[in-house]
Amino acid sequence: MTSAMKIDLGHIALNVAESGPAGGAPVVFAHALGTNLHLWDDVVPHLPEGLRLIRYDLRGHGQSDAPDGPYSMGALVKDAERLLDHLGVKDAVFVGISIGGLIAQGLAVKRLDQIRALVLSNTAAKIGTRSVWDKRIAEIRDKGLEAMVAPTLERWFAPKFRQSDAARRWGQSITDTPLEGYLGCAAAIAGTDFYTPSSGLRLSCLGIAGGYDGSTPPDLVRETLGVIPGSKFELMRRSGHLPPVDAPEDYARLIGDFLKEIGHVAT
Ligand SMILES: O=C(O)CC1=CCC(=O)O1
Repeated sequence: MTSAMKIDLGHIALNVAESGPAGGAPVVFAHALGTNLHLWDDVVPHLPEGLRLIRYDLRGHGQSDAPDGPYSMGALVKDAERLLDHLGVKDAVFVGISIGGLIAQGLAVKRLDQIRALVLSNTAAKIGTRSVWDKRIAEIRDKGLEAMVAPTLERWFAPKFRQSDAARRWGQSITDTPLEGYLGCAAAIAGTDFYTPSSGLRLSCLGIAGGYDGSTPPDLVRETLGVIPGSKFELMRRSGHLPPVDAPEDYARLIGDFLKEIGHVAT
């Protein structure tokens, strides 16, 4: 059973969905830009039983508050930190995809007591360049989020999957995202380079990349995992930027195997 509620953290209220036993080993999920916590809906049923699964909408996304931007990565990391403190979570495995993976790295650097291991999915220590993001922000201010749908679906999904209902639904999630939330998070990504802090991380880490990912291609994900000693890397050859959507069972299996390997869940 899943319970969903908006949690007031004082500085912001975030929408959170929890499933699994309250006493289970915690796994926290942070989604990608222009999506929401439902990104994980088809993954959750395929994960091992007994885990406490916590999904949340990033600030400016889904049902969470969308304060005026621009946001900083520090603010997004603080949101996650306060949320885990509020929920009494320590030693979690944090699964972050894309911007969620940046938040995962920032939180592990800041609060290693909260994080036991990371799954860095379709992400990097630095995603794009400031000029690329500034250009995207200017285009959205000019033409609206609608203008982002077609180019984003090309980066997100392999050509065949782009024709699916799921791809259309996730295209809709871009325009459903509050404008200030999307732009605020885009500004946070533009200002983030975690290569130096992430190279100091010493924890179990699984990297996942998609062969058709046009946003964070496999070599970029591999490069980031390369700065974290001992990390593992898995390539999902037929997936794009959002394997929780285009291959949820395979994606859940990779995460489940990793959780077993590190002893976060019984084998
Ligand atoms: O919109 C994209 O290109 C994909 C993306 C980059 C960061 C993120 O969270 O999504």
